[in-house]
Amino acid sequence: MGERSSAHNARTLLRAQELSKRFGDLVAVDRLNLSLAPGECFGLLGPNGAGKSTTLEMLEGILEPTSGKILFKERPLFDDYRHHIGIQFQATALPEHLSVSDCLTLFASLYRTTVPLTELAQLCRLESLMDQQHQTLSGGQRQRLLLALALINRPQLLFLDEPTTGLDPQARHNFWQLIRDVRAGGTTILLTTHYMDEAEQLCDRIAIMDHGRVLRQDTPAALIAEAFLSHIVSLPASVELGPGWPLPVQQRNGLLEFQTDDVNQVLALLQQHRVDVTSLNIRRPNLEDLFLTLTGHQLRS
Ligand SMILES: Nc1ncnc2c1ncn2[C@@H]1O[C@H](COP(=O)(O)OP(=O)(O)OP(=O)(O)O)[C@@H](O)[C@H]1O
Repeated sequence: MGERSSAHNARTLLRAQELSKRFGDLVAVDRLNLSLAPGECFGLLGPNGAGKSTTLEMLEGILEPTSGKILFKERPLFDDYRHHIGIQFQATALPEHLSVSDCLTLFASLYRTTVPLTELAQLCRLESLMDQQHQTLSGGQRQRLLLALALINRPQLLFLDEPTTGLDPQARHNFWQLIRDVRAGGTTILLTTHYMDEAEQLCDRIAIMDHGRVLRQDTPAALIAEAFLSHIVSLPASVELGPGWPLPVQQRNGLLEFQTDDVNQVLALLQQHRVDVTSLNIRRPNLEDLFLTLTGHQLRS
């Protein structure tokens, strides 16, 4: 995806300032600041309980913040806000015995501006399912229907809460393509996810949350470049480096890892020290590495 530094985001569609939410003694969201530029796809990443859904619900105007401000186009949220946004919930209770087409018609009746159903059906690949009862849809088909319902009022800003959780790999990839199509149409997207590959595939910028706080926010590439050297060379932890090994080594997941900007130097040193390189691996650091470094644990617990 295109890389846009936050410095370029002069125009802001949605802004959260020092946003907090307490439930009794628990601080679920702690002085969160973020801003969404028009047209970008922004991802909130974090482990279970990090505060992603609470943040999303406040930004959707569903949950009252304990303190802080939310501005849409630099104005506090107004009564009309729901007409400008679309929300895809993890689960939406739809009345029983409605066809896909009935569901779309029902939701369309709630808004003053709506996308023609044929356009929506085409965008969300629902054309062949319009007469099917919604209870009989597969997981992937159901997600496409929920997305279509969220898009029915042609929102400027779309909220997706863990949109691909529970989908099989093929359905996830299809859904990612759909989200790219929606974004290409100019819709700004804010999504939460547990999946690093989803964030890397879809998001222009991300915020990594833990314990209600944003630890970092920027483009995935900038965050990775800030935290790591360009490559990670790894060997099984069982390999002997011998005395006098000169480079810093990290051990995790059964591997010895060396961060380096100079892979050739590491390879030469390994040869010099007569290290067995049969199972050597060279890769670029990714969001999973970043997450582990920032939070001390892996995203999927
Ligand atoms: N209505 C509520 N009442 C009390 N505590 C709540 C409420 N909603 C959320 N919490 C707590 O706030 C914290 C943040 O929860 P939240 O659902 O926002 O996290 P999350 O990052 O979305 O997690 P997950 O990935 O599991 O959905 C958690 O400790 C949760 O138990």
